[in-house]
Amino acid sequence: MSDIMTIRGLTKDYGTIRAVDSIDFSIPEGICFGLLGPNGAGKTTTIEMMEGILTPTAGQITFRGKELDTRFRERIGIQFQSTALPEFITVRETLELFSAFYPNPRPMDEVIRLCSLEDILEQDNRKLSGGQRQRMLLGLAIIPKPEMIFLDEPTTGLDPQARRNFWDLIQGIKKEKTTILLTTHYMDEAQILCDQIAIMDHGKVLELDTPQRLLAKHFDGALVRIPREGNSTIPDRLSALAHTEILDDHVAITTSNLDTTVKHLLEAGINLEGLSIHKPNLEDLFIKLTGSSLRA
Ligand SMILES: Nc1ncnc2c1ncn2[C@@H]1O[C@H](COP(=O)(O)OP(=O)(O)OP(=O)(O)O)[C@@H](O)[C@H]1O
Repeated sequence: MSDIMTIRGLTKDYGTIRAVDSIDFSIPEGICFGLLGPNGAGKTTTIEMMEGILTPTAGQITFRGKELDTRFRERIGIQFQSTALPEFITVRETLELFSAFYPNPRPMDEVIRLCSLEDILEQDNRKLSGGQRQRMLLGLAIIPKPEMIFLDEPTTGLDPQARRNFWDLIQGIKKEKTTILLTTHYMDEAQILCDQIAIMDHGKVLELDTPQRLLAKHFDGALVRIPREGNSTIPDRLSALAHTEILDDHVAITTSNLDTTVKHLLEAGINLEGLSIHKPNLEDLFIKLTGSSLRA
């Protein structure tokens, strides 16, 4: 699989603020690549440089091995976080209007099918719900038959059902062999949709790999969490069995020997009220890497 996009030493300063701090990664063709991080991590700034909208302070971006040029914009699709839609016209009319901008647009019935727009075609843009609006914006992004699409937090603010519906659409578009760059606050979303993820915070990439490999690298076995209050001293003998970290509001114990770990906690008189045990997920990884949960 060849790389469709590569960034090297990418940096962006806004005055004295370094929003993106010399990051590097490559995106293999045909995958869904997730850029994850809390508010202010630098995701939007990164994606906007990759889209050719923002000029980097330093660094290099290549698309299929070549630096971004004016033709590059014709080969990508962008779904912006907030886009002003023309008012007083319907979804169908909006799709027709946008299709007219391109010499070789995707057939309308394909756009409607891929983005599940059948039910809202005659609806006025002003009357769309959050989920319907996102479906429509995705439709606009795929009209030019892009080789790669950029989705900047497309499900922020949607209810759980609308988010899940949107995930189905993204999976459908991925099957059409379009490369996807997705930014999101939601770790469950990334775990389901993304083949590779980069976790960003404070303008830097903290980790980059497949979700499975990142979890295997950082967690061995189950994750036991106990509230921090009254539990900051963990028995010494646990350290041989488990990896223990004291975080903001809880103590996290990763262990491949659950029975013995819980037994030792009980013997040491640790307060087990509020204890939880689960298989580690990306949310846990994020907390481990940054010391706090996503500030969504
Ligand atoms: N136009 C701007 N001028 C000055 N500072 C900016 C500008 N845009 C972003 N920043 C700052 O750069 C940093 C990164 O912001 P960015 O919007 O890229 O983060 P993000 O990860 O996309 O956050 P969010 O999830 O809230 O969209 C933040 O500290 C932000 O305040």
